[in-house]
Amino acid sequence: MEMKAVEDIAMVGDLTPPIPPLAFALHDSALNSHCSACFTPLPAVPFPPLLPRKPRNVPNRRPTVLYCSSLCSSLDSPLHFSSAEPHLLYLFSHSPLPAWGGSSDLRLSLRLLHTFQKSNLFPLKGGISSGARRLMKIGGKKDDPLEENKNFKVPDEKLENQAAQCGVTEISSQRDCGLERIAGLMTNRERLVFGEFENYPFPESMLERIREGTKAIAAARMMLAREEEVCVESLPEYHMEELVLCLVLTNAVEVQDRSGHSIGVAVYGTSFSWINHSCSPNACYRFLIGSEDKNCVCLRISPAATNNRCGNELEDGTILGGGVGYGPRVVVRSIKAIEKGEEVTIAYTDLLQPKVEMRQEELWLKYLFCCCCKRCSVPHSTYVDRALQMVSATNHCRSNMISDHELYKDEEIKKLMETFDEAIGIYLSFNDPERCCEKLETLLTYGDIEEENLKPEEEKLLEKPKLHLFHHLSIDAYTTLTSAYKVRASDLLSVDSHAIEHGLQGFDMYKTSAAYSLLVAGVSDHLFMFESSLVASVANFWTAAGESLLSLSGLKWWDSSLKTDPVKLDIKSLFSTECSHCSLSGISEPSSKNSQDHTIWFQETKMLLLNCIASLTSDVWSTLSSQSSFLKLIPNPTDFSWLESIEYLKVSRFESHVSGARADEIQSSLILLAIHCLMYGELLTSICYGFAP
Ligand SMILES: C[S@@+](CC[C@H](N)C(=O)[O-])C[C@H]1O[C@@H](n2cnc3c(N)ncnc32)[C@H](O)[C@@H]1O
Repeated sequence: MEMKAVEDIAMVGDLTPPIPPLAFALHDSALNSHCSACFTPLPAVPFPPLLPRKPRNVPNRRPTVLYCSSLCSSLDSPLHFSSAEPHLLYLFSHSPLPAWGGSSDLRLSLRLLHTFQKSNLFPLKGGISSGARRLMKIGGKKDDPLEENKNFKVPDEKLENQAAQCGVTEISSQRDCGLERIAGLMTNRERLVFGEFENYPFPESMLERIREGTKAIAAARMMLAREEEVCVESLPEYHMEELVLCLVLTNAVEVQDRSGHSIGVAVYGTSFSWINHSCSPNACYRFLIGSEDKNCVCLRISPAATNNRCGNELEDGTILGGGVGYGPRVVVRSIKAIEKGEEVTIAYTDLLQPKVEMRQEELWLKYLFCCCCKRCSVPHSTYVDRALQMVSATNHCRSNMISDHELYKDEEIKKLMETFDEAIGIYLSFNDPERCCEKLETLLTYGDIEEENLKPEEEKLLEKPKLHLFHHLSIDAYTTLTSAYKVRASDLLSVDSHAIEHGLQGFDMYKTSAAYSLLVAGVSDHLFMFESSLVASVANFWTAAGESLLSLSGLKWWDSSLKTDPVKLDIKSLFSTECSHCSLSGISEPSSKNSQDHTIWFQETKMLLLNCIASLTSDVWSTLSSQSSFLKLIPNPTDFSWLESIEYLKVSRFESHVSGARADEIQSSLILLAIHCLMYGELLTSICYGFAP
C-alpha cells in the first residue's frame, strides 16, 4: 500500500487532520516525567493508576505509570491493567532483555494486542500457532485475556457496516503478497521471521529480538491470567504476540515533543501507517501532545490502489474499531509542492546519512527493505550524498569537485572512519569528554596522522586522506564536540564558579561549543540548499546554535577574558529592536494565504536572515574559534563561498587574527547573531510544524 495526494498541494500545509493513535507507550526514561495517557509533563504531584474494582494479579511493587490528572488516570488505567502492562514492567525490572534497550515497544505491543482483541480486529487467516492453542488451554479461566482469543475471529456486524459505509469490504485481515495484516496494517512477519534474501544477509539480531520480545509479552499476559510468575524460558511460541510485535516493529513511530526529544512510541491507523519511506520525502509529520488543534484540514491523501479512504478510518481521522480515543495525535504535513496523484512519502531514517553506508543499512536492519527512491537510484549519487562521503587532502576540496575517492586506498579511508567512530565512542560510551575532544580535534585537523608526525610539512599532509568538512562523520564529530565541550565547561564552572582560572577555562570551552554548534548549522544549511527534505534537522541545528550563542553571550567572563573595560550592555533593547540590516524583529505568519506569495515571502525572509547571519558570524568568529585547532582553519562556518576559491585547510593560512573589538561589541554581535539563528530556525520549523499559535 502507498498513499497519494488527492489534490494539488502547495509547498507547506497539513495533509491530514490530527490522527489519534491506535496504541502508544512512553519510553521507560519518560515514565516518571510524563503522563502515560496524554504525554504532557507530569505535575509536581502526579496521579497513580486507578486500581480496577477487582484487581487481578497486579504486581504490588513499583515500577508503574503515572498521570497528569485524575481524568487521564481514569481514561488509561483500565487499559494499563487489562493489557498486562504492570506485569511486563515488573518482569522487565527483574530481568531486562539485553536485545531490548527498554520496554516501550513491548508495552506498546501489549496495549495494541488488547485493543485489537477488544475490537475484534484480529486476523481471520493468520491463525494461532499450536503453541498459542496450548496456552489457551493452560490459561483456562473465564475472564482470561487469552480466552478471548477464541472469539477474536469474527468482526462484528456493526463494524462491518461502518466499514462498508466507507467503501471498505474487508477490515480485519488480509494476506497480500504473503504479508499478513491486522486492521490493514502490515505485520511484515514473514520477512522479519522467515525472510531469505539473496543480496543482503538476514539480520539475525532481529530474529533474536522478536523471539525474546514475544516471550516477554506472552509471559506478562500469562502472569495476568494466572496467579504465578512465569518462567520465560519454558514458554512455547506465540503466534499472536509475535504477529503484533512484528506489526509494531514495522509501523511504530517515535513520538517527539516540539523540541525534538523522543518520549515514546505509537502506532497509528492506515492513513498514517500506509505512507512509505523516501530518502527525499515530500512530507513530514508532527505530534500534537495534550493541546487542541483548531485549524484542522480534512484528509488530503488516500491509498494509491483505490479511491477509498483508508481501511478503517473516516475523513476526520476517526478510527472504526480499535484506537483508544486519547493520546498523542499525529499530523502529516507537506514540505514540498505535491501534485494530485503523486505518492506522499516521509522519512523513516536520518536523511543526513549517505546512501550506501548508512541509510540503506539502517532501513535494511530495521525494516528489511532496500530503498529505491529517486535519491537512492540516480545513476551518479546526488551532490548531498557525495558531499556526505567526501574525503579530501588539503588541496583537493572544492565543493563542486567531489571525486576524490580514487585518490586514496579504500583501506585508508576505512581506517580513518573507524578512528572517528572510536573517538566519538570515547565520549558516548566511556564518558570521557576531554580525550574525545582531543582526538576529534586532531582527526578533523590532520586526519589519521601518527602522533609523532602531528606537525609535518604541508607535503606530508597532502598525502593523507582527511574527512571533508561536509562528511557525515565530520558532522557527527561537530555535534559530539558541541556537547563534549559544553559538558567540560559546565564541569569546570561547577567546581568553583568564582575561581578566575576555572572560570576562564570553562568560558573558552563554552565558546568552542557554541562555535561547533554554529558550524553544524552552517554545514547542514549548505546541504539543505540541494536537498530540501533536510529541513527538520536543519531547523533544529539553527535553533540549537541560537540557544548556545545566547547562553554564551550572557556569561560573566567577557570582560576579564578580553581584558577590556566593562561596558554595561542593554540586552533588553537588543532583543526588542529591529535589526538595522534585515529589518526583522521576529517571524510571524504571512498575511497572504496564496501559495506563490508564501513561497516568495519564505525565500526573501531566508535570504535576509542568512545575509545577516554570515556578516554577524564574521564579526565574532575569530573570538569563538580561537581555542580550537580545527575551527581556526575555517574562515566562516555559515558561508562556504570560500571553498570555491581557496585551498581548504592549508594549515597556517587561516590562523585567526585576534579580534580588536571590545567585549561589549562582541557580546552585542553575539546576541544579534543568536537572535537571527533563532529566527531562521523558527522560519524553517514553520515548514514542518506550521506557525506557533
Ligand atoms: C509503515 S509500512 C508502510 C506501508 C506499507 N507499504 C504497506 O503496504 O502497509 C512500512 C513497510 O512498508 C514497506 N516500505 C516502506 N517504504 C518503502 C520503500 N521506499 N521501498 C520499499 N518498501 C517500503 C516496507 O516493507 C516497510 O517495512
